Amino acid sequence: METQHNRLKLALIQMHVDAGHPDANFDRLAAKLEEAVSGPVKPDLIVLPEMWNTGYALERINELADEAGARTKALLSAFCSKHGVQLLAGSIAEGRPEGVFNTSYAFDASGEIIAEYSKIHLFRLMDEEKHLQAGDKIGKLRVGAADAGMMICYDIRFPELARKLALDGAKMLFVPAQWPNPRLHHWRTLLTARAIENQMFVIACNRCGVSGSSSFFGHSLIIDPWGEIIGEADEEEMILRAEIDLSLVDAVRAKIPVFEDRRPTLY
Ligand SMILES: O=C(O)CCC(=O)C(=O)O
Repeated sequence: METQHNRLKLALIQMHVDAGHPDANFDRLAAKLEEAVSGPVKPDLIVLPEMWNTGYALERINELADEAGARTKALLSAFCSKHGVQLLAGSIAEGRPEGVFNTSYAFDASGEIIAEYSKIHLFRLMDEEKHLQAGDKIGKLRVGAADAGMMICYDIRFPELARKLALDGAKMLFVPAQWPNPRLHHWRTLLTARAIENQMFVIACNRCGVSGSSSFFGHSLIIDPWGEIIGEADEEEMILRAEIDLSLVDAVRAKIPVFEDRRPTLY
């Protein structure tokens, strides 16, 4: 992925997801993607929410999942190369011979897939572990000259994972989510903590709307390495835009040298 001069213009697509209706979700996403690139400021990188193709229709996930991500890859690769835009494609229910995974892809501006990550912590409160397979690798990518990490939703409750990505060099953390009510306080607090403790940008795209008995509050967030919220969506469908300056990561790490002060031999 490419950026200029450490600056990156982001567009997060916070959208409703129709659980169990991939056709409707593909149509909705295609329209939102066009909207994201049609404004006065073209984004460098677009971010999508978690499981945007199927939602949490887990009882039927085997039949609904996108086999090998083929439909997703065709749509998003063509979109990225047509518009010269990078994409952190949220996540989808991805069918593989060994089962269905909750998988994120990153595309560069020519439409090539440059990274993949399948959610490693399955969320038992929503029965994910009964229907999905857990990934077994952490998610890393390059955005221009910077390293970045990928997480998905529940993963943010595991600070060890964010710390590992930061120690491996990540300056940004992408977090697609379907984080429901009533845990807005957890969402905002955990994301802010991951940003402050790791002195990195946290870019978190949640869905909104209602599916069955679950409602989703949106509140997609872009948080800087000092923990300041530089962009926050409301509860409705919207495209959250912000420009970030990655040199802030080095400035914050120099000001409070947490990584140099760690005592890993003691803990
Ligand atoms: O951890 C939470 O409270 C929400 C997690 C979640 O909804 C998910 O991982 O899909």
